[in-house]
Amino acid sequence: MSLVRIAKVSRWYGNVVAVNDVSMSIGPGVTGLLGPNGAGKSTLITMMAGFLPPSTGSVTLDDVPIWRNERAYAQIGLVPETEAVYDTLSGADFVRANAELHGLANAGAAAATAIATVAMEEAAGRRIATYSKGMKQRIKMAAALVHEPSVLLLDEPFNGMDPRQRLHLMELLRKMGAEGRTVLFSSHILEEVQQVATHIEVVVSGRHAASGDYRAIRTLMTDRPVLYRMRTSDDRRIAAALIGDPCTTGADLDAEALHVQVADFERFSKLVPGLARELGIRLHEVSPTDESLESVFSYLVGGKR
Ligand SMILES: Nc1ncnc2c1ncn2[C@@H]1O[C@H](COP(=O)(O)OP(=O)(O)OP(=O)(O)O)[C@@H](O)[C@H]1O
Repeated sequence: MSLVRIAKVSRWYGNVVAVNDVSMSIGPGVTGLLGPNGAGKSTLITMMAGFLPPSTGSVTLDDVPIWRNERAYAQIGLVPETEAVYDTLSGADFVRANAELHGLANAGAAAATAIATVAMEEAAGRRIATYSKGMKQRIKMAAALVHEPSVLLLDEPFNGMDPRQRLHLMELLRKMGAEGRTVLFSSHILEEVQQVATHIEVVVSGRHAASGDYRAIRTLMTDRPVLYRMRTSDDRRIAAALIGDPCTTGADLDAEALHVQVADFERFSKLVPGLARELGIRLHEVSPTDESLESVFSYLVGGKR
């Protein structure tokens, strides 16, 4: 069993604190590392892959520090976010080169197996420059799998993929997890993580914000007041009616719109159409204003403080 443990880890680049006192353990199965852009996901993954030492704290594989530990490297595969693969090589040559870098005795056979795992046999002879984004992602995955690592780390693997490629990769990750590998992938989209990860770790602004399964995270994200922006034919009257209902906790009216603080979304969504009809008010716009990922994530962090 491969357990990656991050204990009280901080990592800074000059004055920038990218990871701030994070602790988490990643075991077998598929874990999603969720967080908005700049949250520190890549930095965490790079440290787990042994390409970057923590500034403080420890990053270990089965209790042995990963940094500069060849035995750990032999057990870890990384699929980086960058698209910078050697375009002029064929997929097969690229994967084989990785097998050779790992010092595998039978690099050719290992490369063929890895290429078959990601179903890239047909295109393997072609130059990588001719591949689609999804194919590039798959060949990077084959390169990461060539030494049969027990830990597979993927940085934003679904970025830029079309739905079919996405499903294919999800299937592959599930399979890897079911085989008992420790699989961790990063993403900034909760729904994407939910479809494939059984466990989720959330990071925001370099800090560990939450951890659990999809339902636990979703509940944390939805059990919070949401600010709605409304434009209607009579903002003042509908504001007065809404404020009298327990599903709202406040309302602000400015020259442009009505901003309603909603505590109970379900009740609010049922209430508004009926109220508008009853009062003869036309609804031009009803939309959440703070549904952006960053604000949802900030809420999670705020809630933890
Ligand atoms: N080499 C570096 N030098 C300076 N700052 C860096 C460096 N790498 C990352 N950072 C900063 O550290 C913070 C975390 O970055 P990181 O790339 O780990 O986040 P992320 O969650 O992976 O985001 P993204 O999804 O955008 O890649 C950011 O503020 C980023 O600007």
